[in-house]
Amino acid sequence: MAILVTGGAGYIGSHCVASLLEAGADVAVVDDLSKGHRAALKGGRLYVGNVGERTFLREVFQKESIEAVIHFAAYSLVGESMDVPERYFRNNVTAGLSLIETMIEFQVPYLVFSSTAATYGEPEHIPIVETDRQLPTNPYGESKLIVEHMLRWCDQAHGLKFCALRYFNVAGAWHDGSIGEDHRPETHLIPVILQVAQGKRERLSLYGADYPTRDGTCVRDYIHVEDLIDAHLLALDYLKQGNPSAAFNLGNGQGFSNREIIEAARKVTGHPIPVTEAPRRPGDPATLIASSRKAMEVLRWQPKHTGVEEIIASAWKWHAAHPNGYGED
Ligand SMILES: NC(=O)c1ccc[n+]([C@@H]2O[C@H](COP(=O)([O-])OP(=O)(O)OC[C@H]3O[C@@H](n4cnc5c(N)ncnc54)[C@H](O)[C@@H]3O)[C@@H](O)[C@H]2O)c1
Ligand SMILES: O=c1ccn([C@@H]2O[C@H](COP(=O)(O)OP(=O)(O)O[C@H]3O[C@H](CO)[C@@H](O)[C@H](O)[C@H]3O)[C@@H](O)[C@H]2O)c(=O)[nH]1
Repeated sequence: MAILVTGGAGYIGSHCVASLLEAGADVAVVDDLSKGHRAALKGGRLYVGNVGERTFLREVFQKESIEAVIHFAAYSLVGESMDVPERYFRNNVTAGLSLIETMIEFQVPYLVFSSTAATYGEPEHIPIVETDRQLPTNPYGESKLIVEHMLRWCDQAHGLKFCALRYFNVAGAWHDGSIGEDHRPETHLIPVILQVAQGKRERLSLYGADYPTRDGTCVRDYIHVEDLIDAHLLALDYLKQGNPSAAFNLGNGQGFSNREIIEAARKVTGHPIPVTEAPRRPGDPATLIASSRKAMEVLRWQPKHTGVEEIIASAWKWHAAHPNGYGED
């Protein structure tokens, strides 16, 4: 039986494929390569196509004997989602529904879903717990929340069991530096800073210095991609053991301001990282910090790379070894 990884050629998905292969799993991947890279795949059978196309997806489910799906395929840029929300509803909600329908049709019982801290919007309190109000401040978060809701109803009607894993800010790379983050264009804070350190950008635009935080810049909770993936494997086991559907936050429980991340990156890279203060980026909440206690207690998840300098150093190892990312592909 195979595990199907959608979006497996992307940043987080490729780390999941690598971990599953290391664990001895049989892996099939669906990715339309709109954002991903063939070279990011350490193995598995790749089907190039769009999760939103039912005919294509049915063919994959007919060829493969799939026991569970880990669904990463989505668009995930907060800023872009504010400008073109329809793109997010099409690719995240409609394509998500196509996957859910296909799973129901082929009676595949387990789904691990990439959800996000962005489903909470401006938090009611810090740290955020899973039962807190979910009121997204951007269409990206809304699109993920809609999928969570669809899953809840489809569980009730069809017994489709799922874990919605609400990631906070994911960073870092595979331990040997062989795979890592290569988004085009890159918009995430840590890789953008590292591109400045590499000399690929002159300076960092710091979006907003007037937030109600300790130094005026947004505060985020960074989680290492390998720790994040550990939680996916544990979530799969949890579902296979017959447990009920559930949502879990995945973060380190510690907030770092954008300025603190820049300072940490200066230390790690030895580069001055010039910064220009720029207006706020629409849709950004001021502070997002997770309580991941539930994942620790229920899934017995324990993050191993909790230091922010360690996380940045891990990303830097990949960037320094791959100045052009995955190159042309
Ligand atoms: N990076 C983060 O900090 C973060 C935080 C919270 C949640 N997430 C979620 O994690 C998941 C993975 O994020 P990532 O950073 O690896 O993104 P990514 O863009 O690197 O990977 C997504 C992959 O999915 C593929 N894809 C997109 N739409 C598709 C479709 N309709 N059909 C087939 N393939 C499709 C892309 O080609 C890409 O390879 C996303 O669902 C994202 O919303 C990411
Ligand atoms: O060039 C840049 C890039 C980012 N930022 C700021 O850095 C912070 C972090 O931004 P980014 O790295 O883009 O992450 P988020 O917007 O926090 O979103 C990430 O983290 C969310 C969960 O917290 C996920 O839902 C998203 O998928 C994922 O992209 C924000 O304040 C940005 O405004 C800058 O100031 N300059």
